[in-house]
Amino acid sequence: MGLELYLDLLSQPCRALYIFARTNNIPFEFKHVELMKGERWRRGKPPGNLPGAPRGHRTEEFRKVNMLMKVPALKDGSFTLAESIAILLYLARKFKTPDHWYPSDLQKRARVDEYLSWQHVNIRGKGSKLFLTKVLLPLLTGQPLSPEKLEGVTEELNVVLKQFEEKFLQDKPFIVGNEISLADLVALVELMQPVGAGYNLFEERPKLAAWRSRVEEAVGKQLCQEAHEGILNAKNLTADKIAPELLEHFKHQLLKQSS
Ligand SMILES: N[C@@H](CCC(=O)N[C@@H](CS)C(=O)NCC(=O)O)C(=O)O
Repeated sequence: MGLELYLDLLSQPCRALYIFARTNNIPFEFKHVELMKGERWRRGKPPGNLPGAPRGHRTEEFRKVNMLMKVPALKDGSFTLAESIAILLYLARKFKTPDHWYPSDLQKRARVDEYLSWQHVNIRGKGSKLFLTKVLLPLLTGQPLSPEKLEGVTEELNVVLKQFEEKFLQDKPFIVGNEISLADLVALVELMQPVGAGYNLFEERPKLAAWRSRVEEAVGKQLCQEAHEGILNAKNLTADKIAPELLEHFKHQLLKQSS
């Protein structure tokens, strides 16, 4: 059995893996796990029970691949792996991808590690919060989002964007220097999440916009577009597209975040 990647491209870490595998010609089977389907399958009522139709992430079947029931996940023969960063590194090592992705140079590699360690609760945390608040909160409450709430989450994101520019990007073409690394790819997919919610953070940030173009060029603009098509349509999401128990899950998450 070949390499399988369990993905939903609405998810930022899944897009990082997808782009990384495709741009490096890593052969894999795309196993579509549909986040918005939630637990419907576990209750035995999949909408349109077609063979090969994508399944939700809370099924017993997916639990066998990742007991945390989160995407992305990898299966390579009988070996399974969760966590996008671990999976990216596994693929980089197994397929010996070009050195610039995860440089063998001690200090360059440390720069990649530094960004990957920082980004999780900062760029990812604040970008996801804006996305969930702007796209999902109005669906959960049936009320338009209050300008104060939106301003609050946008401000939190703006703080980390400034840190990203000043500490990590500085005046370099890429985070590590002249070549793209895993850090840039992970950063790009996360920054596209707020864009999918309608906050085009690149508009007033020329340095970030130029960096985005370089990253897209390095991996292929068309591939980037394809990977981001779903999230760039997320603004049009309606409550009936999301499993009720997932809406409930998100509600708790959002309430926790704002407390
Ligand atoms: N730290 C994990 C995060 C994985 C994660 O949170 N995945 C989200 C999608 S972006 C998910 O599967 N959420 C489903 C859930 O929490 O029920 C990684 O980097 O892979």
